[in-house]
Amino acid sequence: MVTPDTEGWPAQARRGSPSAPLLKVCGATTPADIELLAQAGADLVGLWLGVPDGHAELPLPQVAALASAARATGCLQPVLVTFSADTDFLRHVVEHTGIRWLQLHAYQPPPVIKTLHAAVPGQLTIVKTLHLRGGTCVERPFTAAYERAGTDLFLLDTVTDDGRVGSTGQQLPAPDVCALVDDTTLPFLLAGGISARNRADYDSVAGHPRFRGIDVDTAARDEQAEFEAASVSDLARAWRTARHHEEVT
Ligand SMILES: O=C(O)c1ccccc1N[C@@H]1O[C@H](COP(=O)(O)O)[C@@H](O)[C@H]1O
Repeated sequence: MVTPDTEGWPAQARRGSPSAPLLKVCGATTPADIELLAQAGADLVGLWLGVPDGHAELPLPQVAALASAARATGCLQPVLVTFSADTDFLRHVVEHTGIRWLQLHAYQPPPVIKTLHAAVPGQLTIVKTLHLRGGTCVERPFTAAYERAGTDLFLLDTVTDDGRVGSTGQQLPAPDVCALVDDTTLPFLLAGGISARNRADYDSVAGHPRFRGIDVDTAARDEQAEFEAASVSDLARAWRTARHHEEVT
């Protein structure tokens, strides 16, 4: 298992304050997306594989190419975002693409995490999404098992009333976030309708000692659902993420 505070952390975050939160932007599909996100101040970029019918789903060769392009920027770490629980498949993807961050965004059970760490020892940072609906975390009975399995970070995101996960654009109430993370011991990322404008709603979350950053889809895009550099750099500045001080475009 990688300790997220040090190894496996994007270089620019290690160079700055070790507690500087990270900005992850999800769903890149082209080299131009990678370039825009790197220029605009993102730290992590989500690449989708194993998200059936997802609007940013990519074939494996394209994931490998974009992961390589992200690393080549020197400031952007690729994250594989997946609903898959097939550990053989995920190990193959890791080996083929060189991606070291995995975001398990569905309801993959704890043994998936244990198996992946055993398959690629000491190299993976595994992010497990915890889904909240109406103040209740669907995975709450299993958070301790996820920790024992070697999860490196939790990611808190919304599940809608009709069961949709990912890119909901729906905010989580800060008290619900704090209550859940205080029942766990791991560092965490925050998702769910995060924008530059709603940073003020999350003082308690951003001030939490285990807060490690934000994960954004909707608010990083324009009305045509294309990434927008100004929105990404606004996010970096509003949330004072690791590269907010840079002259980002
Ligand atoms: O964006 C999606 O549709 C998606 C699909 C499958 C897995 C993850 C996905 N995105 C995640 O959605 C949240 C942020 O969404 P938003 O800012 O509320 O629109 C984030 O965790 C992304 O990784």
